[in-house]
Amino acid sequence: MVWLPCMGARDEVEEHSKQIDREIKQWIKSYNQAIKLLLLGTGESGKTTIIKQMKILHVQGFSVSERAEKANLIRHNIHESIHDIVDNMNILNIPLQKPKNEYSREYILKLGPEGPTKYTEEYFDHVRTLWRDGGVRECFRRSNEYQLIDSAEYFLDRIDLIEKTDYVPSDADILRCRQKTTGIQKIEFKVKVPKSMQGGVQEFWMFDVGGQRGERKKWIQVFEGINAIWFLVACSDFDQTLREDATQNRLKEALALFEDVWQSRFLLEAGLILFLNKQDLLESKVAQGRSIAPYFPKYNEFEAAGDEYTRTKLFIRSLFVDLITKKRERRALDASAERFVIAEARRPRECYFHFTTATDTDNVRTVFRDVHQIILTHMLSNLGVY
Ligand SMILES: Nc1nc2c(ncn2[C@@H]2O[C@H](COP(=O)(O)OP(=O)(O)OP(=O)(O)O)[C@@H](O)[C@H]2O)c(=O)[nH]1
Ligand SMILES: [Mg+2]
Repeated sequence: MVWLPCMGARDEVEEHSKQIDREIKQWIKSYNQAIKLLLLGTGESGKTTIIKQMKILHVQGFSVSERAEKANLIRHNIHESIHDIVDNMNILNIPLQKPKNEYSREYILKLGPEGPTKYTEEYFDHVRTLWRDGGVRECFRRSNEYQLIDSAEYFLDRIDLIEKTDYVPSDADILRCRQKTTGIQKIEFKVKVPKSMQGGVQEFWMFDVGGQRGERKKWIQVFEGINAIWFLVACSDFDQTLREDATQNRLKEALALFEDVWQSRFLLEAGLILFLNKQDLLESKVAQGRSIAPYFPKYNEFEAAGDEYTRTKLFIRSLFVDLITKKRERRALDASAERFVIAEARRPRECYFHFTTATDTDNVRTVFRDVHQIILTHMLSNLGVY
């Protein structure tokens, strides 16, 4: 409150009300000015990982209590990983390399998917024994045939560190930690605008939603006023099926969902940026000799220069390009498949593509800079995103 000398009570009231008016105007201005971004994509495509990167890059990172909370989650990720691997050995008919490790396998399976209430030294000894077993590794190599979190190997390779009672997760560990999103979350942050683009500070609101089928009906709640959508695709998923439906290929689900978003009448005004994510995992999968061709036979006719990984990533991009260049079709609302109502676009739209690794902070920093530039250009030239 500003102190004003020689003022009567009435003047003071008037000045106070003007002050409130000014504050409201300022608030409305900043409300309107915030760029609203919405992260979309199927389950495990990397949306929450992008939110974590924004926290690292543009907010103050993770507090001591947040890190302690993540340490528990990471221990649970270790349990989920080893439990799901050894549980699937029977189904895939893979024996343990050392029969004496059966005791450890039973110890883990008895704990169920939830895991122990307390993570003891004895618990970690059993996990370590199993992770060294050749049969367990063989079952891990075939993890595209069942459901296993992407960070299983990363955490199981770090048991010695994670089992310590004073373990504090690093940013890299937190980025790898997996927790399914339910509901809608929002992060607010400010970013400096380059002098060449007006200068000053730009406020962002970024919304994160759950990507599994059951979560998608909630998405519509946040469609209003969105300036740009970041649609994430886990490219390494080409040989995996959905956690919520083992009959559906994950990449095919991502393509169908992208098409729905691209054609949604609620999102016609929003800019669309496609993040072809998990490039690190795609590269290592292809290097292990795994090909996309059995799942997408069109790959055999795809012509592009470069090594197998480059050709695979360009092929995946071409699948999405085909969807946006294909003629718009009017389709009926199919409630069971959680599809959106389709409508004609009022004007030509553009879609930008980026190859990303969401767990790599340097990569996300660069991509964010490019994307910010695109959004600002759109705002300045009034071409739609804003
Ligand atoms: N190696 C690697 N792992 C990634 C990448 N992006 C995400 N992950 C991991 O994949 C897992 C799933 O990522 P999330 O960010 O939780 O996925 P999401 O899209 O939020 O999933 P839902 O909340 O179920 O919709 C996490 O363990 C991440 O660490 C990537 O580019 N490379
Ligand atoms: Mg999430």
